[in-house]
Amino acid sequence: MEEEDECPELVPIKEKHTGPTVQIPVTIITGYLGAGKTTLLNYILTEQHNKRIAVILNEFGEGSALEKSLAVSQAGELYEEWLELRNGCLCCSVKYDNGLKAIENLMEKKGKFDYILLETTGLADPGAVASMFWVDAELGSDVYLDGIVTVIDAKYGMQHLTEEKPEGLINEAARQIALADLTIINKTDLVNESELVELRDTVSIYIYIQMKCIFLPCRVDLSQVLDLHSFDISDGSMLTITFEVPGSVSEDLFNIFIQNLLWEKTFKNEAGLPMAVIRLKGILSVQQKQKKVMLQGVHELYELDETPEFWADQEPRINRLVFIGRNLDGEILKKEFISAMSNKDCVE
Ligand SMILES: Nc1nc2c(ncn2[C@@H]2O[C@H](COP(=O)(O)OP(=O)(O)OP(=O)(O)O)[C@@H](O)[C@H]2O)c(=O)[nH]1
Ligand SMILES: [Zn+2]
Repeated sequence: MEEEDECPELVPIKEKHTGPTVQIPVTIITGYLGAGKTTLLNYILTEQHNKRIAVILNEFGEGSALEKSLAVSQAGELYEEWLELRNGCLCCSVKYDNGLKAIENLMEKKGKFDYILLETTGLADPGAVASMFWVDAELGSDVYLDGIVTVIDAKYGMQHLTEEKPEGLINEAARQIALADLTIINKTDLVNESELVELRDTVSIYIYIQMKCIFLPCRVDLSQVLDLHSFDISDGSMLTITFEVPGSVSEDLFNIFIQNLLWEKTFKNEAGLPMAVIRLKGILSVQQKQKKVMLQGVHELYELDETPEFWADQEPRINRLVFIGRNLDGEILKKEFISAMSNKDCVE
């Protein structure tokens, strides 16, 4: 009930000193309209966390006290203005385009925080939000993506998930769950046990790794939500494989290959274990394109972007790919790649 929501107190912003350079984790909180994202945020802020947390809302919603109090005090105007909440936490709203910039500006002005929580709008594709963090990963950004937390409405979640979309449109709810490192089913007080079980079973179809469910309202153990290190690649079971294949690839066939690898988990190593990619990068030579194409990806998310760099006249066209993850086998993956690319239009 909105009326009962407590307004966070707004206090004047104090000047803080900038500390040494430590990378700040960012947790993306996503979920369908009204699922309970702000409720989770408020909960995290009021819990004893001993962290200086910055909250970022990518747009003002209709719903919660947090959003309303901001909307009122800001009159929906300047998006990069920051407000200090209780516990030394900060809050602001940014647009995706200047998200990372806004965070960096803020840290320059206000000193570092320990943690950033980013609430997306209900219809957002969290992949687009997440991608803003990996672009700068190589450039030594001040922030890193810790995890994507998806809040699901126990009462309407099923309806959102199974809703048929017109051709060519993605189901946002399904996408938000597919990309989640952690899913939280909320509003469990509004459904009975069997409805809950049914939703949990359905949700599990969309989760490829690290499926965990915890329930709200309840005491969420913050250690289950924050500092997930979902995108860390420093543990021992991680392998890095690279390969090069000469020729130019069809963009369509490449997309199919990558989706089979990342989403369908079609490719297995010699032990029969599905290859799990956490990070992928590469430079591709794409048919009909004069410029080099860059591949970037994290977990199930990936992007192909044309770079400004042309293939030089004498330069041999080649595809260079790097995959980091578990159960990877370079030889097998290279063979799969070549066979996928030669499906129709040959890699010469
Ligand atoms: N019954 C019930 N209501 C809840 C629960 N959690 C949140 N709500 C209510 O659901 C409504 C939406 O919650 P929010 O936290 O604002 O959801 P949101 O995902 O941030 O919403 P948007 O930002 O507008 O997409 C509010 O009226 C909450 O009070 C719950 O566990 N049970
Ligand atoms: Zn919200």
